[in-house]
Amino acid sequence: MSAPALEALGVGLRVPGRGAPVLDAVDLRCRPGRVTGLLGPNGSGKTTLLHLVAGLRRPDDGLVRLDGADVHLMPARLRARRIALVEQHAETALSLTVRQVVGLGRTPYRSRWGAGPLRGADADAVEQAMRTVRVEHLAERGWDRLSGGERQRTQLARALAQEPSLLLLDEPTNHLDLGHQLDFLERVRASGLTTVAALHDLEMAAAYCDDVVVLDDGQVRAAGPVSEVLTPGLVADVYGVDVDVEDHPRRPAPHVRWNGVLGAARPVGEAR
Ligand SMILES: Nc1ncnc2c1ncn2[C@@H]1O[C@H](COP(=O)(O)OP(=O)(O)OP(=O)(O)O)[C@@H](O)[C@H]1O
Repeated sequence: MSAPALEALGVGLRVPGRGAPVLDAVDLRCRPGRVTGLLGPNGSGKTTLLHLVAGLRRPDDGLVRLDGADVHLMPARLRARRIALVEQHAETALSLTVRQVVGLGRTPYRSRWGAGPLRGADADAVEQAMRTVRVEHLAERGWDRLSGGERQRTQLARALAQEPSLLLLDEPTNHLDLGHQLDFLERVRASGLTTVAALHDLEMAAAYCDDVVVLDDGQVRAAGPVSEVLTPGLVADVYGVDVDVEDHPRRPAPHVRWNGVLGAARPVGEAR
């Protein structure tokens, strides 16, 4: 296996008043240019791990390396160029237009005194990112007049305009309709960036991720290629859901078909 672009080694985080650690000896290895899905039930630690990897929080134990460099020792400006994070509930100043929001991705490249319109390579990167995510028709639209899905795509454009080497996505498709979910994840794959995406939809993860890491109660329960990790036994243990995992008839990916919650009084869909 090629050297990982991103690795977290033995990462732990505790918060006051919470008995168990939020993250406990978590290891993460992400191959360059590949999409790694971060899976796990609500509260399992996905967002916290993304924040640690992004350098927003420091772990109590362990370290995070991007291309061999400790993320928490990098100068903030360099880290801001190299790592883009699209948050679950991304917000920004309501008065900004889509073009201005996408332009925020260029902030780490501008001089400290560089206010005013973007020019040259900065402006080109913004226009390119808007085209890639297909929000260029919204360029002059105010952020406060966007739908949830348009906001999510605008935030992806901001992240791409940043020209990062690592893309971190926290439940990136939760506001998107099915067509835009598929389109969004296709574009992420096409970007060729090393990506870590926290996802809830196992079918989407099976279709678009090369590898997955499954968190449960702050610990890694399984990690590796999708076809090896996403088994009925693992899904039953971690999510308490009965699933069948089969070869997809038309796509080169596993197909995850859920049957119901384990131990439920009656199978989903059965007559009352
Ligand atoms: N600052 C904090 N203080 C107390 N508890 C915290 C803090 N930050 C995170 N937690 C707890 O840590 C756990 C992991 O939270 P996190 O948001 O990382 O989970 P998640 O897997 O992203 O969840 P979800 O799928 O619901 O978004 C939760 O139980 C959360 O309440």
